[in-house]
Amino acid sequence: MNLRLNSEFGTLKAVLMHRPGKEIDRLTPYNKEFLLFDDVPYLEALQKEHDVFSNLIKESTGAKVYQLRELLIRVLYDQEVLLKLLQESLKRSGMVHLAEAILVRYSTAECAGILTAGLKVHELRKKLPNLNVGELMEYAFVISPCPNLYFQRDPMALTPGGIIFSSMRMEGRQREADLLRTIFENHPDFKDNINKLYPVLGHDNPPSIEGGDIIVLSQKAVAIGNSERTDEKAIYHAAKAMLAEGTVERVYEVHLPQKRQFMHLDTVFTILDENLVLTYPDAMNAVLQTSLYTLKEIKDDKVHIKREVLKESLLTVLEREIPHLEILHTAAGNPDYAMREQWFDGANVFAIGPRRVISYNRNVHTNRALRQMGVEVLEIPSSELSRGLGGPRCMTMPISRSRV
Ligand SMILES: NC(=O)NCCC[C@H](N)C(=O)O
Repeated sequence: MNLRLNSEFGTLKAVLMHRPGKEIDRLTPYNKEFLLFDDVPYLEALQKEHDVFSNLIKESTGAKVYQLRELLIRVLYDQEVLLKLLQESLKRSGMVHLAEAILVRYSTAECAGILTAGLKVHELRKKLPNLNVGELMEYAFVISPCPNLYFQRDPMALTPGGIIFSSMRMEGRQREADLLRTIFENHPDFKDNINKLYPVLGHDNPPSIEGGDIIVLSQKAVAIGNSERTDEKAIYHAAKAMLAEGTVERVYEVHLPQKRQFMHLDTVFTILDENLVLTYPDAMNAVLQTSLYTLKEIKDDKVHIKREVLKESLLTVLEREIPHLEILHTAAGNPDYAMREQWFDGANVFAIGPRRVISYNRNVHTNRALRQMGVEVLEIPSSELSRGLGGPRCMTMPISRSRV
């Protein structure tokens, strides 16, 4: 499998998803903000909605839907891999020394559960009665949970030149990137097909970048949001790696307002066909600063890139990159409905093929506008899924699409 993508809309052939599990039940009214949720979802209902979503993808495209849990268990059979991941996961609580004791007392599948749903002191005590955790309270996490794991878009990204493994900004999500990197670097379906672009070798604590900020405009151009989650330095290094690789020739840095509803570039726009973009009204003009990275030269193995600040809107950039561009506004541009539907990721539909999208059923005005434009819209229930503030694109990590 060639782990590169040259479009956002080529017919889907394989996608990675995560069926939400016990990690969701770790959310409480007191930790939900830290864990980046706007509410406390009802797990069973959330799972049902997610199952509708993954089944719809299978039925409508025939694509292979990989489940993160299965991939994780497969790579954790390697005890060295498991030990390393447990050690990394225990760092935040200062309990790295417990890694081996956990490894020998829990099965591989249980370890996969712990690594996604977290582990509390009192739970571990059942297996280790003499556990000494110093100052940690009984209900504290020894390993923190990953309730945002069903937003598979963010811990990595595939580009025309290779893979970017995220370095996630918010503490509540940082472990997710370790899980994904471990899977892709060790699973037999993927490990020999990786061209890793980021993090750059030698970065211990890489600047933050998240998959939701990375949008493939074409085989030769990629846009990256400079946002609440992705910073300038990370964009510079990712752009340098992509330009050095040679497939991508232009990387655009797009400045976003630092607001929760615009947390990633894919909350602002998505690409549905070679000439059709869905966007929140005005976002295209409101983006005041865009920079363009291009390759200057490669001399004596050193890569030199150029950054130009463009005094143009995102719209102008897209018009240059996408010939005969048509723009469709969420809720057909009605400001009241667009605002409401933006909160529930109206622009964040998942393209499963050219002009074929999966969208939340609650975004009725946007779905109507899409249909009027000739787009096939498949709807999924969204009462619980939307409580984490991410849409269908956010919940999917396409790993193979037909080339366009
Ligand atoms: N690409 C996206 O916009 N992902 C949505 C992530 C939602 C998650 N609760 C977060 O705040 O990170």
